[in-house]
Amino acid sequence: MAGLSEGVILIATKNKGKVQEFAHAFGKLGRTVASLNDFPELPDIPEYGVTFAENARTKAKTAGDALGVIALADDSGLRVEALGGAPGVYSARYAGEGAADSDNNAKLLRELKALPQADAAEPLPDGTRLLSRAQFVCALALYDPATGRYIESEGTVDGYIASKPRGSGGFGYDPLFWLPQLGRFMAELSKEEKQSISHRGAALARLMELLG
Ligand SMILES: O=c1nc[nH]c2c1ncn2[C@H]1C[C@H](O)[C@@H](COP(=O)(O)OP(=O)(O)OP(=O)(O)O)O1
Ligand SMILES: [Mg+2]
Repeated sequence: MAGLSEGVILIATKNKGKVQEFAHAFGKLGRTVASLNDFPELPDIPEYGVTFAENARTKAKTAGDALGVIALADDSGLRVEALGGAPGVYSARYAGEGAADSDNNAKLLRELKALPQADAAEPLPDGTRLLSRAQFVCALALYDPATGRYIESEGTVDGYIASKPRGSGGFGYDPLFWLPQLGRFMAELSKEEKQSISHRGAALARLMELLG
C-alpha cells in the first residue's frame, strides 16, 4: 500500500471537486492534500448515517484507521425547502446509486418543476426562475486514529435553486445554486470566492478556530 508523506493532509473523500477545494484552502497554508483516489485499494465507505455529521465521522474513522493517519472527512449536501429538505444526506445518490452530477441536477429540476407551488422569489433579469429556497450543508470530521477522537464542525450557505444552470466552476449542484447576496451562481465563483462564502469554507474556518 502506498504510504502518505509527512505533512500531507488526508482528505477522506473520492470527490474530485471537494479535493480541489481542500487543496486550494490548504495550499494557502503551505500544505498539500491526498485523497482516497490515491488509495484505490481501500474499499468504498458506506454512508448509512441519517445526519451529515454521522457520515463525516464514519468516513474519517474508516480512512484514518485503515491508513493509520489523521483524516479529514466532508459529508455535505443540499436541502431544498420546497422538497421538505430533500435530497439532504441523499444528495450524491438523488438520481440513484452512482448517479452523475448531471443526473442529480436533472432530477432536482424535474421534481421542482412538477410542484404546484409558486416560485420562491421574482425571476432573474433574464427570466430564469427561482424555484425554491435551498441550503448547502457541510459537516467536517477530523479523526485521529492514535486517540480515537474527533474534532467536528459544520457550515451552511443559503440560496435559491434556479430553473436553468449557469457557470462552469465548482461541482455538484453549483450550476443551479443562486446566491442572492452576490447576485451570482455558485458555479460562477472562483475557488477563492467559493471558499469565502460556501458551506465548506465556513465549516473549514470553524474547524481551524477549534484547532486554534
Ligand atoms: O459545494 C458543493 N457544491 C455543489 N454540490 C455539492 C457541494 N457540496 C456537496 N455537494 C453535493 C454533491 C453531492 O451530490 C453531495 C455530496 O455527497 P457526499 O457523500 O458528501 O460526497 P461524495 O459522495 O461526492 O464524495 P465522498 O463521500 O467520497 O466525500 O452534495
Ligand atoms: Mg459520498
